Amino acid sequence: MKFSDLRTPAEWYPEARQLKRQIILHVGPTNSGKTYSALKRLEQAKTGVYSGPLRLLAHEVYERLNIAGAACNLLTGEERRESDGVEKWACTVEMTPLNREVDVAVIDEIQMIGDEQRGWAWTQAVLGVRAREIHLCGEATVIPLIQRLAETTGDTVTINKYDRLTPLHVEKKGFHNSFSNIQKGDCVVTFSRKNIFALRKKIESYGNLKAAVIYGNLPPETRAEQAKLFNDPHSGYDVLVASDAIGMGLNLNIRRVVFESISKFNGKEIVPLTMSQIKQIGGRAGRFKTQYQEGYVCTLNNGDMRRLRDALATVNPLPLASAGLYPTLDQMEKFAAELPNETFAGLLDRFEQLARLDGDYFLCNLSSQKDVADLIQHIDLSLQDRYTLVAAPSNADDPFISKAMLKFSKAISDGTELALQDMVTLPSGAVKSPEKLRELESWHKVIVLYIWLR
Ligand SMILES: Nc1ncnc2c1ncn2[C@@H]1O[C@H](COP(=O)(O)OP(=O)(O)OP(=O)(O)O)[C@@H](O)[C@H]1O
Ligand SMILES: [Mg+2]
Repeated sequence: MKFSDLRTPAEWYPEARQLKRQIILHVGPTNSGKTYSALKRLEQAKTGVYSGPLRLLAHEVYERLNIAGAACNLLTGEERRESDGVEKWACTVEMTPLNREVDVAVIDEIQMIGDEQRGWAWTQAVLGVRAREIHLCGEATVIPLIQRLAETTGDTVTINKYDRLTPLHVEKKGFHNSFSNIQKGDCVVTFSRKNIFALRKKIESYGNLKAAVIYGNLPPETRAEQAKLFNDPHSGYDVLVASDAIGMGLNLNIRRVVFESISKFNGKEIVPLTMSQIKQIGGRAGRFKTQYQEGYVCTLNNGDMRRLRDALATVNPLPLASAGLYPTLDQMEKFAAELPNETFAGLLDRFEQLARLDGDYFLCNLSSQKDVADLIQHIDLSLQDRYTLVAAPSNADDPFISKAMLKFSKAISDGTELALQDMVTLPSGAVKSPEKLRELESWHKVIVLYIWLR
């Protein structure tokens, strides 16, 4: 089946291939000025795009450019703030505009191009953005891969290497399994969401330190609020309890990162953190130009200190081998024409079996898309609508979200209005139990899904 031949993704973006593009790689450890340097170019350019991994980062750049007088729009799956005549965009990577030519593009956290779930969005942005000058910021592990991709696109590659702007020290010993010597400026990192609130309670029981919390399921606005509280030296929130959601580019005034554990549940089993994850997260301590000009890292359990030391001492983790891919709508339509009786999930399955890739690419994990495809298979929808719904930010395992997804899909099938009010019943009064909090987080995701689909 020729359609699953994914060996030439560079050719999927013919307009970008018309341009002579220059790729500038800004690589180095966390907190080394990579994004800062790339943004300087974006500020000076007349037109441009910043693509980041998190809505929060897109927001941060949107605000930063507007404050610096470089008017900028905001484009995320959930939010569009565009003004006439403004030709700069801060967006989440999935939303990178490929339909317009710009002078400068900045694609941040480029090492995410190898992410099992989302890598395809970075690949799409790198291959498809129509900019003559493209700044990629992230880990040095991407250099060989980007050089190989540039050979297929005909682009030139320049490499700028950066060093950490502030020293990062590994403490002599761990916390001996207790929070008695927790201090102002500490960030305790845990990988189990239910631990977050238990840890906060434990830390606050040691006296007068109050803790802010940041984790992935928290709405970005609440995350930004908690980050502001923690960063404000006069707020009384002296400690932060966070998940690995802090591992990417956020500017937090952390003096010391304390790893509650250095392994995490990957959806199937408990696995040790990779060297790169430990460096990304540990590297959040001691931010240039904040009140902590030196960063410290340690672990709650002394037994983990050895692995922490080894990780931070690793100079060159393994180079990234390949970039993630996801079939385009056009490819799915050709596939469907060849297999008219196949379900959408079945098409994705066949795609995975038949996809022929060369060594520089891999097919991203399509399981969550397949779950949503199965959930809505019985609803009469066009392939294009199915493709959009399956790509929407949702997760079929959450009962609130799957109920909403079915309702929204039915409305799209009937051509009626997407209605939200009769679906979301927000819990009244203070949220006291973890179940109620989870319910509130799910309703937030239903609202995000509604905004994304509108
Ligand atoms: N030359 C500079 N002048 C002033 N501030 C700077 C400079 N370089 C970096 N900074 C500031 O230092 C902090 C870290 O810089 P930046 O965010 O660019 O690092 P990074 O390498 O992208 O880090 P990360 O890997 O965490 O994303 C930021 O607050 C940034 O504004
Ligand atoms: Mg950065």
